[in-house]
Amino acid sequence: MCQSPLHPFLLKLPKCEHHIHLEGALTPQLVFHLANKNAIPLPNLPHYQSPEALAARYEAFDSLDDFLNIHYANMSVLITENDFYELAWSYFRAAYADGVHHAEVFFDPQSHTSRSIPIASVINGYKRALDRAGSELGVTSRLIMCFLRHLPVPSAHATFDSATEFIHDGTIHAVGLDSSEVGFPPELFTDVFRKAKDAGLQRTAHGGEEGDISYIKGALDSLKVDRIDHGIRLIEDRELMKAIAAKGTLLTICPLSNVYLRTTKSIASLPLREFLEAGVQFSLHSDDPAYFGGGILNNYCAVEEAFGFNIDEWKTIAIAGVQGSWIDKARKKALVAKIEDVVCEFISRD
Ligand SMILES: Nc1ncnc2[nH]cnc12
Ligand SMILES: [Zn+2]
Repeated sequence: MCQSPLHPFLLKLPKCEHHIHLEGALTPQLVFHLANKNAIPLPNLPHYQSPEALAARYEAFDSLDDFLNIHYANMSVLITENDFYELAWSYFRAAYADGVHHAEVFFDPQSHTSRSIPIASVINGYKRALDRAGSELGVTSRLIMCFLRHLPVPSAHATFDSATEFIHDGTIHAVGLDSSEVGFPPELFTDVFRKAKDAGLQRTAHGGEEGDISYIKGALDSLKVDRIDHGIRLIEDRELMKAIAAKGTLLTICPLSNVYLRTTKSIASLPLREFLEAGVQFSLHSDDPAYFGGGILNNYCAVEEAFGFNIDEWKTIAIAGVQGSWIDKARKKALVAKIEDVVCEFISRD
């Protein structure tokens, strides 16, 4: 729990999650449990001697790729449909406890199909958890299928084609683009994103995390994305910042992830005040909660401790998250009303 007097408010504030990789919710404990259950040997390295040693290794990430190497190695323990279900359900329970009302969650099919896991096992397992989150917790959700940018482009096309059934029945709502950024420009994926647009899917892409401003521009111009995941390097181009503010494109920022992966020196160095003042819409997220110091609430608290935002500023951030969500007008209206209720309740206490 953070020390801020706003902690109870931040906990209650209704949140929309837009940037969480379900595979990034795989905790060290679950890695060891599933490795044991599925008889998967873990790498013979010092940090795989225990869950505690693995967690300690996460404190020493020095780049996005350093993290991704371990992230992909850990995923090798996910085998059955039920493994994917358990993983996603554990995320939804934690998100609900953090005050999440709506979650748009990423998954990386290629990390599994490349190990001969059928895509249907992955998607059906995740879908069961999404359905349960809706019926038991009242948390609405969307599933976003990401392409791994470090793999050859034809693999992205094959993945898209293999998911046709789940695109047509509405299980997959959107596509995204993740993994190593620098050296894998968004323009490579123009055709597969065009196919996604033609199939009626929403689009987002990681950009401006480690990569420079060209990765944000390319995602907007070539991939026709509605959102940018991370986008913190937008601060380097004031003209583009103005254009993005005018268009209302949402940045899904992950403060603790940026510190863990050394894409920022500290939370206080993130350009959040500049974005707020320029009218750039952004929301705050966990990225990979099992790796980067916890879930969405920890990110809200870390930002509050660094910036001391007031209640009005938090209301602006929470409402930006609702407006940038891929939900209908009625759901948006209901979520904004919930935010206003919590704000009123907290203000009238003083
Ligand atoms: N922060 C991140 N950037 C790119 N790809 C990712 N996959 C999981 N986390 C990621
Ligand atoms: Zn991410």
